[in-house]
Amino acid sequence: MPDISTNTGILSALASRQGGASIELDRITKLYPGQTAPAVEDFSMRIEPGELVMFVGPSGCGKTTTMKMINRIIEPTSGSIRIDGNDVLSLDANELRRHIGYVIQQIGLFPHFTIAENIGTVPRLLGWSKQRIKERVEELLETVQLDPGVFANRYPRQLSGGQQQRVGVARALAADPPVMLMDEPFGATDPITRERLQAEFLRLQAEIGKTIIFVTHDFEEAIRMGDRIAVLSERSRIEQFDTPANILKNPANDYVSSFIGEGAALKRLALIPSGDAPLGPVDASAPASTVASTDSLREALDHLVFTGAPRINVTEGDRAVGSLDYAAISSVLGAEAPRSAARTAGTAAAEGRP
Ligand SMILES: Nc1ncnc2c1ncn2[C@@H]1O[C@H](COP(=O)(O)OP(=O)(O)OP(=O)(O)O)[C@@H](O)[C@H]1O
Repeated sequence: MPDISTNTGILSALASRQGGASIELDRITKLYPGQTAPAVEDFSMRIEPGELVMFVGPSGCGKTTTMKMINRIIEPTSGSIRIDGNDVLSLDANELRRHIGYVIQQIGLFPHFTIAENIGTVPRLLGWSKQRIKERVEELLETVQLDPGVFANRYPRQLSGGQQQRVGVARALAADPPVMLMDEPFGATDPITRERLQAEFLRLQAEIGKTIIFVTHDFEEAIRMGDRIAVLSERSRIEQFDTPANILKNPANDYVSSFIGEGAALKRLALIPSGDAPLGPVDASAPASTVASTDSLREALDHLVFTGAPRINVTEGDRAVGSLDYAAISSVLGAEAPRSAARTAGTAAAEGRP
């Protein structure tokens, strides 16, 4: 029988936690009843406070099962899970879930609740006053860029898919949980809405610094969003757990390479700001179009290919601070891709383009 007074202490400590909490999964295994092989086997991982970790892997490899064991929607068969060092398996499961944000693809908004009531669900369960809930709902709607005056009293069916997804995120953040679990949260939206939601969420995460596990099928999404990516195979076996840049640069094995697919070098360029490359002097004859030092080298390369020019100037604010050519981009990557980029430049020159 769990000790309720201890639980309350741990949970209120979690509730008052600013930013994120550490998560430690230690040799967790899940064998579903009636199955001969476990869905997740001997899974161990430590996630630092404020990290956004992506789980990527094929359908059925155990991503969702692994994640749902953290908020105990699924109980592990063996192993231990600690949040900020506290063993979650000793806590009351319902209480625990109120302190872990959860966003899923099919959103799960309550259709007969208004948007405000949906977002206020957990604060109500936690016994917050009406006024505090109202203020929090308005703050969160603004955070996810929905005007409270327009949306608070609408019902879910009166919102677009992307707007509903934003409400899903707002609802998960309502009680300011230190940990968020996100299961393909943007999976059901069209590519443009999805990119917008990803960018908005990254901006938000830069402010709130939650510890997040984010499940996706989409390696591109994993690269764009993750501080670290866990590439998983059958039974949630960790094939590689590292930063996007390191995985792209040094895939651990063929399995990981197959996930990366074609164009690893281009994907790496998308992660590196132009200002990180060795800049040459500002070039007065370069095309008028420029890249900001915070724009990625992928964007700089696109400019070079598009304009056919050998160099592009890099700006900080209104001021040009240097220039980039193919060789500078190559030097950041190492040998392989830049040669083909240089070939593209050579082809452009041979065709008489500027
Ligand atoms: N309740 C259950 N009972 C028995 N087996 C289950 C149950 N839930 C999931 N499984 C099995 O466990 C394995 C892992 O499933 P899980 O949903 O964790 O995978 P996933 O990687 O999240 O897949 P997807 O990307 O398709 O959602 C699968 O083989 C699945 O069929």
